[in-house]
Amino acid sequence: MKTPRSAPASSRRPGGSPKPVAATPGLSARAVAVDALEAVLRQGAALEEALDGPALEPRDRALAYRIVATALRRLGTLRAVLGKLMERGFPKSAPRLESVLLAGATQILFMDVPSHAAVGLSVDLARADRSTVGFAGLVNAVLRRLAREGEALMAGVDPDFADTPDWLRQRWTKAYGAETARAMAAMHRVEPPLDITVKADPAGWAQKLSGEVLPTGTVRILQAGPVRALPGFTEGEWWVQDAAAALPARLLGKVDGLKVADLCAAPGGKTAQLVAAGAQVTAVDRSGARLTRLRDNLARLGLAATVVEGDAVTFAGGPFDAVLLDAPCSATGTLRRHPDIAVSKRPADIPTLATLQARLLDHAVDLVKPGGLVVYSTCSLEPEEGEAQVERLLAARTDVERAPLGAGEVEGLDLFITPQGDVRTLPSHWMRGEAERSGLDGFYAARLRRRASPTA
Ligand SMILES: C[S@@+](CC[C@H](N)C(=O)[O-])C[C@H]1O[C@@H](n2cnc3c(N)ncnc32)[C@H](O)[C@@H]1O
Repeated sequence: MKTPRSAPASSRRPGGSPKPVAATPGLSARAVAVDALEAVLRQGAALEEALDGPALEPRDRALAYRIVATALRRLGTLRAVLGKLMERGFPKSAPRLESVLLAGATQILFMDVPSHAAVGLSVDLARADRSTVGFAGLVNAVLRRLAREGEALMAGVDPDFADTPDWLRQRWTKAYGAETARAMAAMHRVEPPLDITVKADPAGWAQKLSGEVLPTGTVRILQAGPVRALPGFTEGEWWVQDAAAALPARLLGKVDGLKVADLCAAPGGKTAQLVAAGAQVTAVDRSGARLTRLRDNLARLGLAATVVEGDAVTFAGGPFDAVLLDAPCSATGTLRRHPDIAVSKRPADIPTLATLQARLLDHAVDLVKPGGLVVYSTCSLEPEEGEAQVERLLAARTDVERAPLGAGEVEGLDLFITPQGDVRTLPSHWMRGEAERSGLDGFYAARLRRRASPTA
């Protein structure tokens, strides 16, 4: 991923008339939000990366995050509505102007920010940058009109279509049907709850954190605020992990005392689950930076694993009692939490990733003992990265078979078991009243067994 090239507006020295943005309360958060939007939309930066750099108070950081995440979730709708107000389109000489307007329109249409404040701060932001200072009047006019006519302008836009890139909507309609594709689009518009995996006592932690225990044991918390400030974080009692991401490791069943390879392990959510369940884990990942996060996470949790930096396609350890391969993928199942993925991913990414996944899966089977289990998972909604990988493997090799999941085998999982005995979750699954407390990431997981003796 590229990192943002532009310095935050708050630190730019455009010279002359632009005024420093930190002078007005609330402006720094908006400036950082606009910079981050620019980085995501024009430089391919990941959202979290884009918000990583600038120093901000936690409250301002949270506000900047909400502006950018909401703008990305509603990007198609926002562009459609702004397009109606900008008959001549966005001036090519000021690409940043679009981000100023997107951030302003997001606050007016989708956030609890008084319109006059959103308009005023957006105009100040336009004035603070050399490339947009000449468009401050336009920003004022467009956003004021939006504040008056926003509802009517949005009425003609179907968000299920507008906010999902065409290529993804078409794929999901083909794979899951039009109705489900619409239901998934609706979930992608909503800020998801915080899901955590606890070492022990989910009910106790749910009570302490004002959350609820989901049927699979994940604790779900609404309106959590900064994660690090929550009870139990510093003490290493739990880690952040979407409810769906917590499922693959559980397909291995009892792992106490087993030697388990966790391939593509960083930042370590599944490694932590396996270690906490008593396995001797070898965690392999090729990214040194992500392994640093894995080591930090394990240290905070007081858990230990053997960590190997290297390519899992050629990793020469083993044999292992069991292998978990949580393969790199398009991550289209995580759009609720990472709305930047709708911007950064391209159709051509799917076959490239599928080729890598096939090589990783073949090698994962080679690393397990005869009779041992392999779990293959991806956080993708694309069948080429899930179901099709397993079908290909089973067609190509006689030394591996599916070990289908049975009903009632893993608590809370029955809803997601496919006719083949795999697991498929969708963002629109698990509707539990309001959308804000519903859903889970889109995941695929299959359990396979290396045969004790290959059959012809
Ligand atoms: C989906 S993430 C893994 C998430 C992790 N299993 C967890 O639960 O926290 C995929 C990981 O695969 C790693 N990766 C990609 N290609 C790899 C390869 N050829 N060998 C090893 N790791 C690889 C990436 O660095 C990334 O950390």
